[in-house]
Amino acid sequence: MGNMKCIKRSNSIIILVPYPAQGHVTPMLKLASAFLSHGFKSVLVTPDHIHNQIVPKVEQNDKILCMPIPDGLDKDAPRDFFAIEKAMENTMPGHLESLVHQLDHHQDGDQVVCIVADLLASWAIDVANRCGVPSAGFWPAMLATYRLITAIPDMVRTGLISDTGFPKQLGGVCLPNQPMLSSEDLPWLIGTPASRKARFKFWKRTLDRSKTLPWLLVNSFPNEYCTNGEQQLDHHQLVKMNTQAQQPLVFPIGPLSKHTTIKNPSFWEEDTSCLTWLDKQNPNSVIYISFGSWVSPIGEAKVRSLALALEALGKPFLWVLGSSWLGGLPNGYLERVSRQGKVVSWAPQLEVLQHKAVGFYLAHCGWNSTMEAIQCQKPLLCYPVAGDQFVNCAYIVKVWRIGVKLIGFGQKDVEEGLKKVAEDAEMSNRLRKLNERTMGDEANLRAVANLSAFIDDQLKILTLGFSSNGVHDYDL
Ligand SMILES: O=c1ccn([C@@H]2O[C@H](COP(=O)(O)OP(=O)(O)O[C@H]3O[C@H](CO)[C@@H](O)[C@H](O)[C@H]3O)[C@@H](O)[C@H]2O)c(=O)[nH]1
Repeated sequence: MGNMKCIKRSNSIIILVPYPAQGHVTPMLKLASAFLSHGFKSVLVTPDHIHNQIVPKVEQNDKILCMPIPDGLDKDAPRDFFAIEKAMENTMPGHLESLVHQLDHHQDGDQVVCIVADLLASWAIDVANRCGVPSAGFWPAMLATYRLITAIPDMVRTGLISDTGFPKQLGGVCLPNQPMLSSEDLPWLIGTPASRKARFKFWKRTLDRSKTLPWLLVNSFPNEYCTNGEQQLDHHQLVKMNTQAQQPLVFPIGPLSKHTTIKNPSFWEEDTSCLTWLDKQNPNSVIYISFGSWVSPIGEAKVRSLALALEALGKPFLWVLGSSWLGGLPNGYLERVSRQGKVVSWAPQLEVLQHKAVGFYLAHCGWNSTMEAIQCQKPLLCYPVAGDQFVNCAYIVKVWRIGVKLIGFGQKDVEEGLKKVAEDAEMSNRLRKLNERTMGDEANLRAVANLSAFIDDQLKILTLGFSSNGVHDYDL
């Protein structure tokens, strides 16, 4: 806005707009904290109901400014994907625009220099364009999933999917440097045909808007499609790949989950009694089960089946089950398993995964949970449910080989999964190596360098104007 030249970092405001869900707000907050440590002012914008939940946890120990905007939905109305989409397209843009004007030049010399928009909240890119503020995209998951979304036009052109996103051929989807996916695993194929069509439209709109972005910050690490050490593209090949690609320039700055300077801003109260319960269990004995925060209930029959399988196995388990899933438990179940297992509505997940008693993690393969499993070096039993989780699962099982996929929740299925993990003596080694490769000292330095490269490029654009799109030899 106005003349962007010669702005001091301490006067430069970066506005961050996450998609309003836990798995998006948490990494965005960590990114806000990283900008703060580079000398910028960070402002995190979320709808009122999320703002009220996270603000007491954030502002106590951080200088990140959290600002609420209304989403226009009734306080108790269900906030499903489509209700949120409507709010994001119709209500939130006007409020963000006012906020940008309010913050810009509010204090002496302050200027909004960038809006970082979660690509699932791509409406914020339009707001940035209207306000004349540069915008950067934020991709909260694997780069591989973003590449899958950007391959949509090619998939339509080659007849793999229809122009409304439905698979036209049975079998697999194979993209360069990606594991094979089933055509049913595409991220928009969720729910009824009408819902699939609407989600596909959502992704096409996201893609259209992201085409104008100069930069994309990705909450992942370089060389995703690599086992440990094999098939590593060297640095120069990667730089070439990135600079040959059209906009946006990709900066892998993750995984942000490892930034522990800022506590997870849980939307719900964490039940810490599970930690004392874990203290009483044998090392590596407990199965931890959680399906994240943003997955629709998998259905009562599946919950019941898993409940009975766990009971029959007789192994200790800790299960995060929200109220809308509890209905699937058989009558009297909680009393029956009270010595064997513990069920909580929300856990302090990172502390749970760090606990020595936890030996296995049965997960939906949400990206943050996947990274936390790698951070704590716990093997995964994968049960992907929706969206990017199938892509993540393919990497966990086929590329990194740090987990196995469960085909169902029968006793045999779970037993088989546990057996495969136990019999794979090398799995813990692979976990350790992947942990080092993605979160070790070298990886941390590279992530910091990549964020600095983005900042340098962004500042260059601020001082030279929008037309610049320089090529840099930064470390991917
Ligand atoms: O009892 C719990 C359960 C979860 N978590 C935390 O909640 C986050 C969950 O994130 P994630 O694993 O990414 O799952 P979702 O919240 O379901 O995330 C949505 O967003 C992710 C990022 O785009 C996608 O990868 C997922 O598929 C999508 O469901 C993690 O940080 C967990 O530590 C807790 O703190 N306590």
